[in-house]
Amino acid sequence: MSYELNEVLLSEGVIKDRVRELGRQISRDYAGKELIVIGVLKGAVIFLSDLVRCIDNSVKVKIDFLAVSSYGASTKTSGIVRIVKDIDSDIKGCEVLIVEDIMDTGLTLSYLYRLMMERQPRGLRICVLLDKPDRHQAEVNIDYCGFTIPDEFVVGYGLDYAGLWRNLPSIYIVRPSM
Ligand SMILES: O=P(O)(O)OC[C@H]1O[C@H](OP(=O)(O)OP(=O)(O)O)[C@H](O)[C@@H]1O
Ligand code: HPA
Repeated sequence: MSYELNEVLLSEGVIKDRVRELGRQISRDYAGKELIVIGVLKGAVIFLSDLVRCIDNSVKVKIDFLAVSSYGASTKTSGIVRIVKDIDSDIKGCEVLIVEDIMDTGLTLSYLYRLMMERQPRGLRICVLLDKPDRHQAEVNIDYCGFTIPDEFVVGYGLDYAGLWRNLPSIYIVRPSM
């Protein structure tokens, strides 16, 4: 089955405003502290790079990345979350913020939350750009959420279908082509 781009769900401007608000909120919450921001590759890379530039220098920010994969070239999760690359930092005793592009079934974030908690950070929070509550299969507490979205497969602003469309500055719905 092939998929095609449909309507814009979130425009570039709407995303920019919301990311700025999230950055302000995170700056207030972590003022005076050091914070390790962990981006989940590849989907979160664009969101993370905009978000960290909206966190002011009252917070001492460090950035690390891990990579997971569960969707491959499909719009359905395989249900198996695979760590492709782990973080380089030792997070024991540190304030940590996981930054993700989307919580869909929640399988990725619930797995990552448990994995990171085993490493005994001082605090662990989660920031997602998009949340699709209708699709949750696993629950995990989201501390910072950009937008709640309907049950549609979306691409753009880092999100892909089969590796494509991550570069689009807005977020679009994709559907099977007729
Ligand atoms: O809540 P879930 O159903 O687990 O889905 C969310 C995850 O799926 C996507 O990752 P993907 O495996 O496609 O890798 P990618 O980030 O490299 O696109 C997305 O970036 C999230 O990490
Ligand atoms: O809607 C989505 N778009 C892109 N990647 C995803 N991974 C989970 N859900 C999605």
